Amino acid sequence: MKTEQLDKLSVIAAARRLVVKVGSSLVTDDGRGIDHAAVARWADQITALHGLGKEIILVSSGAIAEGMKRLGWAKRPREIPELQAAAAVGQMGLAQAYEAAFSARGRHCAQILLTHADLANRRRYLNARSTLLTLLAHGVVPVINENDTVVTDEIKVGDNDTLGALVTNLVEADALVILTDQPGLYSADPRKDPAAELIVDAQADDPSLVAMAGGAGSSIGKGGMLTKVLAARRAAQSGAHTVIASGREADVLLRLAAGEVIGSQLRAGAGKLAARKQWMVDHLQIGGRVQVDAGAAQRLREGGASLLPVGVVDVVGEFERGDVIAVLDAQGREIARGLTNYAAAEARLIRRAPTTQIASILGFMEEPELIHRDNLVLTQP
Ligand SMILES: Nc1ncnc2c1ncn2[C@@H]1O[C@H](COP(=O)(O)OP(=O)(O)O)[C@@H](O)[C@H]1O
Ligand SMILES: N[C@@H](CCC(=O)OP(=O)(O)O)C(=O)O
Repeated sequence: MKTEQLDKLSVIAAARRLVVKVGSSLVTDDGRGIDHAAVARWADQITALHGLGKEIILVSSGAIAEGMKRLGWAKRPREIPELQAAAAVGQMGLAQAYEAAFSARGRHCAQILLTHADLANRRRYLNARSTLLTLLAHGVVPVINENDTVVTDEIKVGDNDTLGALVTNLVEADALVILTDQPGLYSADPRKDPAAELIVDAQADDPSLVAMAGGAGSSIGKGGMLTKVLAARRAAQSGAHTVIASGREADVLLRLAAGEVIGSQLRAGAGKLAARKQWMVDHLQIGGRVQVDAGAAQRLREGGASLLPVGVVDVVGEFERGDVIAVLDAQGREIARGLTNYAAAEARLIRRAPTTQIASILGFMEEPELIHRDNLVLTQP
């Protein structure tokens, strides 16, 4: 990890498809109301990037902060319906601001409000992907936010840094740019530690980054730096680099695209998960779990093995054939995920059974494996 300035090109220079996430404090001028000048600057830059052949998806926060401003609420409410009401009011403001800014530059933008449930279901996921790719193909700028007004705990992503990473993986973007109110990731929260140093360049999966990142420094932002670091790690799994930089830096997107190193760049490694395995890893909430014995856990960790019913000691929760379920080791830690060939009720009947007995226990056999290796991804090797 380096904290000194690099002379190399920014990881954004070579990126053709970018997801740009803008935080609430930037969008709403620290809660004072939509910062139309900032929106205009981003629209200018995105229009110029289009001219360079780049595709941009915007993930914009700010609905709740703007809704609170419009409703005259000085303090962030605790009650969920109040927050959802504020989001509904504020989202109108965001849509209006982006529409006005892009149409003034001869560009179309499109509003997309997503929940985790839209991405967890394979058909809806592929549908969201096709819609986004179609919009990009038509030169439209998708503007995404979480559908805060309808989300419940079970279906929410929770913060837009994570949503930005999920969208990055969904459209296989080359890079995720997270614009925030700080110049980047520091070795500690700079609001609390004046000696904190800017991290200029690091591997996204470097475990020491998580310890540096704190929560939101203001009541306006949601996730703080931790969700940004975790988003970078998530985006890196599909091969995308992340830059965390100040959205108040002049021409930040254009300068990054020109190769200037600004803020913190968190690099993806060489490895890249296949798209379907990435989709499984990006499930934030998993209904079903199976616990396996030590032998099965070891075979899975070595890689290339399927999970057979004989290795399963316990089945937790309800799931259907084709659902994504988690595989836990004897200590209860998740080691893998995969698409199950059997529903929970069937898995309970055949757990511990050798393959040769599946048909006699159930009266049929879908497949000899509970999870075939092609449908299995290690989440903790
Ligand atoms: N290590 C860190 N480096 C930089 N900022 C940090 C760090 N840890 C915590 N923060 C806080 O994270 C805040 C940015 O997160 P947040 O308020 O959620 O912004 P946004 O609305 O842009 O998502 C900063 O204002 C800062 O106080
Ligand atoms: N979806 C919410 C934003 C949630 C969020 O993650 O906020 P932020 O930390 O400012 O990016 C809204 O529009 O208010």
